[in-house]
Amino acid sequence: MIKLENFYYRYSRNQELFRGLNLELLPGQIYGLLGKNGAGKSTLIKNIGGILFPTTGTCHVFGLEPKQRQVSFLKDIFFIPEECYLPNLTVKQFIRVYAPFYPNFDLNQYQSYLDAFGIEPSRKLLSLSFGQKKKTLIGFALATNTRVLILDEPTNGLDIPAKVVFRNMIKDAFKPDRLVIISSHQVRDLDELISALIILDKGEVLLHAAKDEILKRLYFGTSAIPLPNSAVLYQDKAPNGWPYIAENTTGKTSYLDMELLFNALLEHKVALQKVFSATQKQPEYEIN
Ligand SMILES: Nc1ncnc2c1ncn2[C@@H]1O[C@H](COP(=O)(O)OP(=O)(O)OP(=O)(O)O)[C@@H](O)[C@H]1O
Repeated sequence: MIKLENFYYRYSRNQELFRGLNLELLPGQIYGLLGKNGAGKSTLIKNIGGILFPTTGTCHVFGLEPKQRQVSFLKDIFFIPEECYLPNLTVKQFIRVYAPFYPNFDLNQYQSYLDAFGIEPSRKLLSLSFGQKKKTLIGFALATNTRVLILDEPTNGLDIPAKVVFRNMIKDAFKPDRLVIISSHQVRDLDELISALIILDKGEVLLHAAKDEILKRLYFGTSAIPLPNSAVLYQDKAPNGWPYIAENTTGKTSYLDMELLFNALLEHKVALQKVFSATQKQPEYEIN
């Protein structure tokens, strides 16, 4: 559904961010996109969304080039950037102007999202708080029923109850022919939501794997005392003991600690990637 081949991107001549990236994203997945500040997450998703264009190499979405901005591409993708700039319209007027661009837009669905978030359709967009604007756009994005949905830091600014509503909305609206990319630093907000993970560092993909595959390969546990380094791939001190990652040799399923995995990959990239080397190039996916 999304394919980047030999993808290079640079903002200036001496700052090459992506250097020959190859990445294929499949329908039926909710991808969590993680990376430190400046890793290239926004740049990558802006290229997918047709806001930035590859320096060289290609980026295709549904077999189309986002940079061509064809109607068949635009009607089937919705991108919510981290910073949203909204027009001086009421929610109702916004729907009237923008919904016609999306043939599968469902007004009843949007009304139910607005109700769930407690937003009145008569409200002026510019009078809404940052979090309320986000809620209004997230609801609109889901109601467009586009095949590709890209959300950059969607839970930033959402209050605690809204984060729960958000997770449920994404899960309920998701269909096997769709693909969602959520770029976020709020890893706890992605728990129970994502089905695959992409971890970026300096324009390089450190990990691209389905959640099931990660848990098949790795075991996440917590020990009361530090374990010998030979027994674990990574461990760290936490208030409740020593969370660790080990190779999953027993086949038991553990709870994926994305924060721990992220830190482990940044510190012990080679050891972790070795465990995945058989699946890194061709991730195995299970469609729920
Ligand atoms: N418009 C721009 N002009 C020049 N350099 C840029 C521009 N936008 C981003 N960069 C640089 O490109 C690199 C990647 O930025 P990007 O915004 O893609 O990272 P990110 O992973 O989304 O970061 P964050 O988590 O902080 O949002 C950074 O070094 C950043 O300084």
